[in-house]
Amino acid sequence: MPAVTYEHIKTCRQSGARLGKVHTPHGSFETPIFMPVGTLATVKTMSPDELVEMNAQIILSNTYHLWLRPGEDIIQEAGGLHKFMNWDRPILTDSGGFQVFSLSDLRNISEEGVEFRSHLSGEKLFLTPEKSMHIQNALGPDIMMAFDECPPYPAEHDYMKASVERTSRWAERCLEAHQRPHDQGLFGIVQGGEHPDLRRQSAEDLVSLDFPGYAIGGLSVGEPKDVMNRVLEETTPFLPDNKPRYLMGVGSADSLIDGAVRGVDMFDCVLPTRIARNGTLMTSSGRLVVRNAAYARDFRPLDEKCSCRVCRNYSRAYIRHLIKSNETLGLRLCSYHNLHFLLQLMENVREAIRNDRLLDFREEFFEAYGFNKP
Ligand SMILES: Nc1nc2c(CCc3ccccc3)c3nc[nH]c3cc2c(=O)[nH]1
Ligand SMILES: [Zn+2]
Repeated sequence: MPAVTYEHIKTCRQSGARLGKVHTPHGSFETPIFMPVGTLATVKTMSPDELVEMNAQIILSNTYHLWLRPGEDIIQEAGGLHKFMNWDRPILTDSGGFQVFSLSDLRNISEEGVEFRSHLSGEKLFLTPEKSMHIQNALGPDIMMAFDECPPYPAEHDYMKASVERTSRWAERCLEAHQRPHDQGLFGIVQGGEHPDLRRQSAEDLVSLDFPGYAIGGLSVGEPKDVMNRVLEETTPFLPDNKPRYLMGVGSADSLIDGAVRGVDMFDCVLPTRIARNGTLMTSSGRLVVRNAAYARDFRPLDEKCSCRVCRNYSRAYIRHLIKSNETLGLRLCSYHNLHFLLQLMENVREAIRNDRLLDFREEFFEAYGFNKP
């Protein structure tokens, strides 16, 4: 029995969206789903109890960061990431390649792997497909990602073709080096930038290796939203219907809906906790910057349509005061609400798929939130 399996429940008659379930050793989660990011083995300012309370069903963490600090050996001695951070639901970890490119300077990429300087100590390090697998096997997440190169956007066709072919060879090396296939599902990551022929080649290479799930990488790296949507339309047809599809690093509310419409099942992004840190909130009528003076005497909840614990108990005026005073509770309340907002959005997306009306829901949500329609 593979460690990770996908159960397709239905496809929305109004769009290409799928309703499904992913089964893992630490439990199942419904799809389409938003996965909170916990880079350093914590979803910033949230406790596991609060994540359970808002119905977070799976969280993400980062191989690159945990390798550098505290080190995968310490986490392995703790009994793995679940025990270390007291989270007993599914965990997914990224493979580290992307973080090397986004966090450290001095990096040399070769067939063997990537040489770079630690963004913490400055020491020279070397990350390879085998090393990434070793670290992820030690951390023990339910879903691991293959070691890939996410080229900068935009990238010339020639560079991208060579990069895709290397990423496919790295994916094969990851499968070879994977020590725990019975309890950790390894996902391949499709690359290819905005070149349809390369997206198809990357997808076909990876599908021939028969991974339990596939991520669509190389997006949410600065490309316009219409480019992302076109790349999704040019990639998903080459992925199997009976495996989960994970769009990495996405995203904002409109991108989550547009990704689901195009058959994506799993999403992640750091946005909810990142913008919460400066008091920016996602609400059903658009973004709200609670530190604005306009809210000094506004005793309404952040979002009158939100059922979360923060909106049921605190006012804009109070949260503005906390943020202005740099009080930690301010960060916590804003993070809680933003995470709940995206988790609730995906519950509403799943409900719309159940009722075959995701495009209607998209229309209503975009109208209320103030997104442009096309
Ligand atoms: N391995 C990989 N990761 C990506 C991430 C990080 C997602 C992530 C996973 C787990 C924890 C944190 C972040 C991207 N974020 C935005 N765009 C992204 C593209 C890629 C990509 O092409 N490959
Ligand atoms: Zn709320």
